[in-house]
Amino acid sequence: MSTIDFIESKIKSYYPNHVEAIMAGLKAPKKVTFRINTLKSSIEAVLSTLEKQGLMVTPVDFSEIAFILNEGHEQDLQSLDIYDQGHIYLQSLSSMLPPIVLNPQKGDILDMAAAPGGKTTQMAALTHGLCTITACEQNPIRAQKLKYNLDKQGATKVTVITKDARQLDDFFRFDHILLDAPCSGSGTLDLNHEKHLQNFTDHLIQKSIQTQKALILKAIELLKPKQTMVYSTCSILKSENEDIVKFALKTNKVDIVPIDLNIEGVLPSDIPGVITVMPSALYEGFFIALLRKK
Ligand SMILES: C[S@@+](CC[C@H](N)C(=O)[O-])C[C@H]1O[C@@H](n2cnc3c(N)ncnc32)[C@H](O)[C@@H]1O
Repeated sequence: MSTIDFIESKIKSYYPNHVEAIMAGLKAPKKVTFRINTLKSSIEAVLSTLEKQGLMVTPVDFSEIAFILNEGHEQDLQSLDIYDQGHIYLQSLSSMLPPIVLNPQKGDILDMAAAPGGKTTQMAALTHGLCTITACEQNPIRAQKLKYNLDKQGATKVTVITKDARQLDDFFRFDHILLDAPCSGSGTLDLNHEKHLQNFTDHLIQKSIQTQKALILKAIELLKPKQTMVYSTCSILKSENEDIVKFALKTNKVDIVPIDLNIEGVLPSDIPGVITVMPSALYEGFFIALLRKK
């Protein structure tokens, strides 16, 4: 079976009525999207710079700092001084959703699987430095990239821990936890480049599931009672999404909090209140669940 056939069979098993739409979404060339970093600049200043460069953008409903580049490529933004200075951060729209759903206001945040730091820096900007953030990353090379991005984006109140989050000390307690879990990446596959798909195997999916289960149990332990955590993946496979949330609910230590966010193009779910974003030209396939500890 070719990798594309394997992907299609997986999608068919979970979304028999959406196979064509999902496959088309995974093939669609992605729009360039970015976030304005309010730790370093302002919306007005960045929009004015872009306009002077002839780069037209469209705002996004769910966040005033998120924009779509109307025409052009990532390099058009990467070649600008405001990119080098960390005033903008290239980020997929789907990837901006978990911090928005978590909506931390004050206290201590744990970002359990943090590199390269798109969501860590977003949370630093969203909280205007009012929260302390602990960013954990297992892979030392990716942890370096995380530190580089934190520095570039001016996210100063972040402590990086280079460690397997499963080994975090149970003594810690956090007010907000983001578990943006390692996953198969099934929502971000580019079906136009078959040779880049070779890593997408059943072995990867099974390995991801084992890690996701261990990480979500750890997150539940580290979360303070009555506080919330987000579980997210860039996968659209229910075995890495709903099944992991059901596994967490079975501990009887957390409840689902329905997500109040209007996103066009979502896939049906058997858990009310979670969101599975359908892959498209604008969005990567993504899963988000909000949980509250009892
Ligand atoms: C989906 S990526 C995170 C993306 C990141 N949240 C962002 O927005 O930029 C998952 C990350 O988890 C890391 N990871 C995998 N297993 C881990 C573990 N057991 N503990 C901590 N980090 C882990 C991977 O190296 C990878 O960098």
